[in-house]
Formats: sequence, structure tokens, C-alpha cells
Amino acid sequence: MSQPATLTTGLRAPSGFAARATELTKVYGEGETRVVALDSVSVEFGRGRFTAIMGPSGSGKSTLMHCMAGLDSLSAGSARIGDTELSGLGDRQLTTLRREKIGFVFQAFNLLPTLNALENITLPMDIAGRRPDQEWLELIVGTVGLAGRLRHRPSQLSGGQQQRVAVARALAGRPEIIFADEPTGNLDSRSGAEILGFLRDSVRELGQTVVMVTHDPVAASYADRVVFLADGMLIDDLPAPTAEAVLDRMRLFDTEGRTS
Ligand SMILES: Nc1ncnc2c1ncn2[C@@H]1O[C@H](COP(=O)(O)OP(=O)(O)OP(=O)(O)O)[C@@H](O)[C@H]1O
Repeated sequence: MSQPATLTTGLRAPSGFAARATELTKVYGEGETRVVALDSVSVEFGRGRFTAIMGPSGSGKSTLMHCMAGLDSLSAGSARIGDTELSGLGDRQLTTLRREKIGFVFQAFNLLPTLNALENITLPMDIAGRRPDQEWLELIVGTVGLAGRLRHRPSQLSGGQQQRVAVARALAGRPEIIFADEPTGNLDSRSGAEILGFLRDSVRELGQTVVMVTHDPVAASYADRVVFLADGMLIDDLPAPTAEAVLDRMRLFDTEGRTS
């Protein structure tokens, strides 16, 4: 997909991978409570691509996202964000990495109630001591349709508008990658479709990289690619997904008895 040069300024060329797991294993607990949440998972998330992670409850989707985002430690294997290997980093370095290279969008919006929309959007950069690029900020705020709502606090915004703030916050720092965890889980289908459209546009028009965990085949159909997990293992990889193709794949796994 061709991209306007003005919009990709400051983002890396959409080639190679933004994040990569190699034989990533995550074990929780020990003895009788031992759970292998991820079992030697290898996957690359291409730069400038929108990837959805799907799989039944307990298959390891959140664990994969948390390990890739430096929110959880690895038991074995490797996780990289761009050129940075996460497994050797301490807590402070991981905090810096998350601040500088990763944007997050959560199901529960996670906005600060005392700050207005604009302050929420620029908060991560304020904490990092970075000055927001005004032109970029205006582009993002305009793209997600928040221009008239910037002085509103989260409680004065609808759920869909709050999630737009969260998407703008994730985009504002031009991170290497955005991780979205069920970003439409708390939204009605219309607001959900808007948020998914913004995430897709951020990839197609702004060159962003997005990885999204979802249970919803329609949400997954906004992505360029869907990877499927079951029992902590990567079991399939579907390019150019349609909702029907994703549903078919899920049914197939069910009949093969590989899902719960
Ligand atoms: N902190 C933890 N301690 C112990 N076990 C955990 C922990 N976090 C996750 N698990 C286990 O690891 C496995 C994978 O969990 P994970 O949350 O990654 O699955 P998921 O696919 O995201 O599920 P869901 O769709 O329900 O959110 C599950 O068996 C879960 O019980």
C-alpha cells in the first residue's frame, strides 16, 4: 500500500519486523499449579502491518502480548521490539522501552479521569519529557475526530470517544508498535467499527504497526493477517482475513478438537 510521504515522516519505512518472538516460552507456577501459557512460540509482526491474535480463552493471547510488550518476563526464548532484545532488560529499562517504543490501547480505555482529552493524549510524552509534534498531534486528533472534544474529561465523553482518546494517545508518540488488547470489547458495534477503522487507517495511511488481541472475527477482519493460538502454541496464520474465513478457521479448529 503506497503511503503519502508527509504522513510517514518520522516513522520507519514499513519493512522488516517491528516485533519478533523466537521460541518464546512462558510458564506460570510450579508443581501442580504449573501452566505452560506459551510453548515455544515464534512469530514476527511486520512493520507497517495490522496483525490480529485470536484463539480460545486461555490459549495464551494476553500472555503473548504482555511478554512482547515487556509487561511480563519470559521463561525461555527471545522477544524483540525492533532491535531491542527484551529478555536481558531490567525493570527500569523495560519501563523506558514501553514509554519510547510502545503504544497501548486497552479494553477499559485506561484514561486518567482528572485530565482532559488533550492532556491524556500527551501524557506519555509529558512523562518522557518529549515535546509533542504539533502538526502530527493535529493530524491524529483530526483523524480520530476529537477536535471539538479536547477540553472534555473522560467522564464527559462516550465510551467510543474515550477509546478514540486512547487511540490518539497510543499514536501520538509514533511508537514502534501499538498493542491493542480487545480494544472494542466495551463498545457498541458502531463505535467499535470506528475504532477498528482508525487502527486500520493508522496502519495504511500513517505507516503504524498494530497488533491486536481479539475474540471477534469481524474485528479480526480489519487486520492484514490473523495468527491463531491454541494451548500456548501458534497453530495457524491467515493472510488477508475476511470475517467468514476467520469463522471457518475457528470452526475447523473446533471440529479438530483443538479448542476449548
Ligand atoms: N499470572 C498468571 N498466573 C498463573 N497462570 C496464568 C497467569 N496468567 C495467565 N495464566 C494462565 O496462562 C494461560 C494463558 O492465559 P492468557 O490470559 O494468556 O490466555 P488468553 O488467550 O488471553 O485468554 P482470554 O481470552 O480468556 O483472555 C491460561 O491457562 C491462564 O490461566
